[in-house]
Amino acid sequence: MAPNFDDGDSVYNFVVRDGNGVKGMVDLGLEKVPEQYIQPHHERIDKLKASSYDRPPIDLSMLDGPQHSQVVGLIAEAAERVGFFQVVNHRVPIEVLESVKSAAHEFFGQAPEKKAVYRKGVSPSPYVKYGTSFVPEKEKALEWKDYVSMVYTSDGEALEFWPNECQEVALEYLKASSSMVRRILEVLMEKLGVTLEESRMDGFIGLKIVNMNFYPICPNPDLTVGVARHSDMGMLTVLLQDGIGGLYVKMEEDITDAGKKGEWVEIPPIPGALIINVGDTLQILSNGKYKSAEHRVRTTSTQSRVSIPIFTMPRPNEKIGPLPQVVERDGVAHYREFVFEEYMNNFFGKAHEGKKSLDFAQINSF
Ligand SMILES: O=C(O)CCC(=O)C(=O)O
Ligand SMILES: [Fe+2]
Repeated sequence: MAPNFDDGDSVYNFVVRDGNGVKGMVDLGLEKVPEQYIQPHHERIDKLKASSYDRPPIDLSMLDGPQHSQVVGLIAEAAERVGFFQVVNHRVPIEVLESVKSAAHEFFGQAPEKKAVYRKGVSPSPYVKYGTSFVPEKEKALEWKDYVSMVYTSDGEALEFWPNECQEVALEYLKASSSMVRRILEVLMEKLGVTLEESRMDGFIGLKIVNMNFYPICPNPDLTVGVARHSDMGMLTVLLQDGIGGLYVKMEEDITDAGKKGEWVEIPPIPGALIINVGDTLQILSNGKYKSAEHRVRTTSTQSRVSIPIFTMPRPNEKIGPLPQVVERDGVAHYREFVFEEYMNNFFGKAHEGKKSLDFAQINSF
């Protein structure tokens, strides 16, 4: 029996509590979005107003050739000024990218009860969580998104605990992407004038999480968001999006060939490319030189969209703060020291609100 969505509690209970997700609700044949999903005017995304980020993707194979230093320059400049860039020739096989998108469709295409077993608090697996929106219990307006989150500890545990529909390919995607993340971080550290011991680098990206995001068709894309404004909390995020589009990044400053400060610019889907974005932790370690990017996702009324981010971040017990060499050079630390777990708790304790997550660590305003 289709529930009656006339009162707020029934939407929440059906979608969030019982694990039917936004997809379960859409599959009932909605003509308009329930009230809980309607964003205040200033958070809505006007598709017609946004321009597209038209910088070509960075060719990572050129890091090994005579143009090494130009490519290093492009990566560092993008990390400093936008916090987002796309890469090609990243050594993650294109077949893996295609398979991981299909696996996401397969996972979310299952009956609600198959997915709902992985709900928070009931999941049989300590490393898998299925849910909807970001922190529904804290949000004024819910996000039009379902997700499954898989924490990587080891290959063995991934194969034991991750959902069968996607474990193998998600693991392959994670492993191939991890080498790329390390390479890009080495480049960014080099540009920062910092040499990190291998074990330190391991600590900074010791926690890896693969998410599969599913954005069902939405009857009112102008009133909703797929993901509200936020920055990611970790070091670097690798993001695979499909061909639908709808990912927007906010310009931190005026950039002639990209957009003006404060403008929302769409990151266009490029077949075979991966998106890299800077997270709060890298902004903090670099004492503000590299910028975590504020981004958000629009919904669409034509086709459901999937995206598959890999979040790389420090292990929870890792001590984080601006790197000493950088502070010495800058003469001042813009962020305080903390244990990463505290940052995570703060991040997941509030609804998305742009780059407010960084307030937790900030000591001086620029
Ligand atoms: O779906 C996307 O393109 C982005 C998703 C995202 O920002 C996130 O999961 O943190
Ligand atoms: Fe994100």
